[in-house]
Amino acid sequence: MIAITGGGTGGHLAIAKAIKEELNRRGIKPIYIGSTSGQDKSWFENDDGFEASYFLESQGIVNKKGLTKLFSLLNIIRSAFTCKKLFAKHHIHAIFSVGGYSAAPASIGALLLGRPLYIHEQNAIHGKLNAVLKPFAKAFFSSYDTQATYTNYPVNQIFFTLAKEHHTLQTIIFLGGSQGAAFINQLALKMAKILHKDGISIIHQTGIKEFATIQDFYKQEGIPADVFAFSKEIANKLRHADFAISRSGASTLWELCAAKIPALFIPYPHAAANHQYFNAKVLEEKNLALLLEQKELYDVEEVYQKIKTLDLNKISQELDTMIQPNGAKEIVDTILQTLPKE
Ligand SMILES: CC(=O)N[C@H]1[C@@H](OP(=O)(O)OP(=O)(O)OC[C@H]2O[C@@H](n3ccc(=O)[nH]c3=O)[C@H](O)[C@@H]2O)O[C@H](CO)[C@@H](O)[C@@H]1O
Repeated sequence: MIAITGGGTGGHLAIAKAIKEELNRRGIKPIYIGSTSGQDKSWFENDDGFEASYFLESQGIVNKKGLTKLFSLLNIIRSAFTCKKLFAKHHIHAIFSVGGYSAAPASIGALLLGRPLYIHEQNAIHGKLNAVLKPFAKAFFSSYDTQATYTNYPVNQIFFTLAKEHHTLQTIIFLGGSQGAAFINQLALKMAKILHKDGISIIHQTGIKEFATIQDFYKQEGIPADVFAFSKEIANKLRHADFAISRSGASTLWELCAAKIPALFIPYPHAAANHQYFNAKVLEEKNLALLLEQKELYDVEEVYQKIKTLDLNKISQELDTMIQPNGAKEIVDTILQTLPKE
């Protein structure tokens, strides 16, 4: 039996979900251990694909100071002992972690019990917990790190079905990641008139916070645009796009690769260790994406000219080399092949 742990944000949880689904396809129902904080409960509280789901009161310790840090650490250790009991109850013999603070108790519990710990790192720069636990992991999966077990990023199959070559710039999609991004929203509004004048259609994911204001802007300016806060059917939005202007969260980045949609990435500058920048750098170094930091982005017309000079056809063809549609399968194969015999 396997336990999946970790979460906090959609980026981590999407991997947990992909691995759960791959295990389910093989007739295995894992258990899930997450946190009462963050989005873990809303994703997995009533998910039949898990034999059981547990939410512990784990919190991040990285940004805490003094006594609060000490209390959080003690809380994680206490929860790690709770995990030990859960592992015994469910006969767990391996733990798969997607990182984030909610992974801490079960990962430490795995080490306390001497159970193999498998880790998936989504980003080009390791998260704090993943970096600390890497030396103890049975396998550390990454799509960037050459010192790790290479795996294709586990992207939902639907994104591969969108793959086609893009020849001309007809529709741009603005993407802000799971929360939406104020900077990308502002950029979209600045570019809207120029794009509209050039006959380019706009799709714009705003995030919940700014949705109403942005929708009003397009209405008032008389610019037709497909504006939404968050779509559960994002693939159906991407289907119409020839180009994306996007944050470089790991899932979005690899989904765009799978769909062969060329992009300008504008990393979220406050992400831990600026990891979104390094995610996008991997593509930029291969001339497969534009990468601009927020601080470089003041002349909207110049940005638009840069986009127009890209060879979309060539980039979309070459994006094909970046990812194959079997990431979750590769990870589960490795786990099952390296599990100690019961
Ligand atoms: C601010 C921050 O630190 N963000 C991190 C967070 O990203 P975050 O969870 O925001 O972003 P990701 O790009 O990894 O994932 C967003 C997910 O939401 C989906 N989506 C988005 C919009 C929409 O309307 N509908 C929809 O379904 C996307 O298809 C994607 O699957 O975790 C990622 C994985 O560790 C990191 O790479 C990001 O840097």
